[in-house]
Amino acid sequence: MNTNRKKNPKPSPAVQFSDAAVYFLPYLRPTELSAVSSTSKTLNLLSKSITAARSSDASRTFEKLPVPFVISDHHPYAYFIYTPFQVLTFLSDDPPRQPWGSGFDGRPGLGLVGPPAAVEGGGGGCGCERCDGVVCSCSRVEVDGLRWECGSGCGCGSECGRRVGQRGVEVRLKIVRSGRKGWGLHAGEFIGGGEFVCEYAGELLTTKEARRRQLIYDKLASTVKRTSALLVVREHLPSGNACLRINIDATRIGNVARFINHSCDGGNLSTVLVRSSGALLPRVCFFASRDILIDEELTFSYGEAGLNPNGSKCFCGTSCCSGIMPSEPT
Ligand SMILES: C[S@@+](CC[C@H](N)C(=O)[O-])C[C@H]1O[C@@H](n2cnc3c(N)ncnc32)[C@H](O)[C@@H]1O
Repeated sequence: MNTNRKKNPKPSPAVQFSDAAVYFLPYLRPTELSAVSSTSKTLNLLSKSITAARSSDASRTFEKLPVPFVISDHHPYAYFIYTPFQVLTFLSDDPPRQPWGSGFDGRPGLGLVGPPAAVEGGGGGCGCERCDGVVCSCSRVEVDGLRWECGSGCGCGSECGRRVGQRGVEVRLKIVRSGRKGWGLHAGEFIGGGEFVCEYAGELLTTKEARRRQLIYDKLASTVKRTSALLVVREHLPSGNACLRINIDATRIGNVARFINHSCDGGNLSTVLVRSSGALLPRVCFFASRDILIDEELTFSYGEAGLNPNGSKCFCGTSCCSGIMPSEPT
């Protein structure tokens, strides 16, 4: 019997560090990742595989379908924290870290405001297959006062054909880089007119905070050409005397909608405010305003163009382009 069996040698500190790296590298920001990757061959390989994962799905698996970046020149992906829903604002200037490749497990985290909670007991007779002829506690969710969707009580479950606006992105999308507009959201497949495309998700801000950030973004745009994604939507209340201002900033924390560029002709998306009876604020949703062909860029109008003669240049390329991007007066 051989009693001289060799024990497994203890891994060297370098190997131990590389083993641990797989856990912390996915949390690093691009500049940190690139700094770490230059320290050893192993870390370089690991960083490359993380970069490849980041380029292959901007949604970090939060959406049902991956949303790839179509890589061009030196821009493999854009870094931001992904949220499929509106989030309550982070007052800190340093948003939390989020690993790439962490699928959404359905539990609201990061201060998420989930999809609209339907109010129990409302609705009835929604006409869905499994609700027909029975008392339905569907709790309708109103879409812009004209259309409506089924609520969480619908007998068909979340797959109900009348709940598309609550399920996240279900059409194939991709993010393509163009020389003058930066990244843009494109159709990865044919999208029929009227189909739900996505919600505009990001940080919900007070108007005071939105104004503070807008000043910073305007400065960054004119100095270092940094893009921002702060959307301001005004909803005229039924009284006609008041207006609700909704500020959603998707610059640091947002979803695929943060890549939708402006078009002076109104583009191919219409903005619809979806209000659920249980929610304080409506959600801003995009529907295809006409049939959209595969590869076509998805665009909408950011607002009235040309109001600010010092605004940034518009490169929408449409025949009615005013040459200047619409900008929100602060
Ligand atoms: C919501 S982001 C859209 C995504 C952005 N292109 C990016 O690379 O992240 C808005 C920014 O995109 C750029 N942009 C959008 N539409 C544009 C247009 N028609 N012409 C020029 N730049 C545009 C502007 O820098 C604007 O501040």
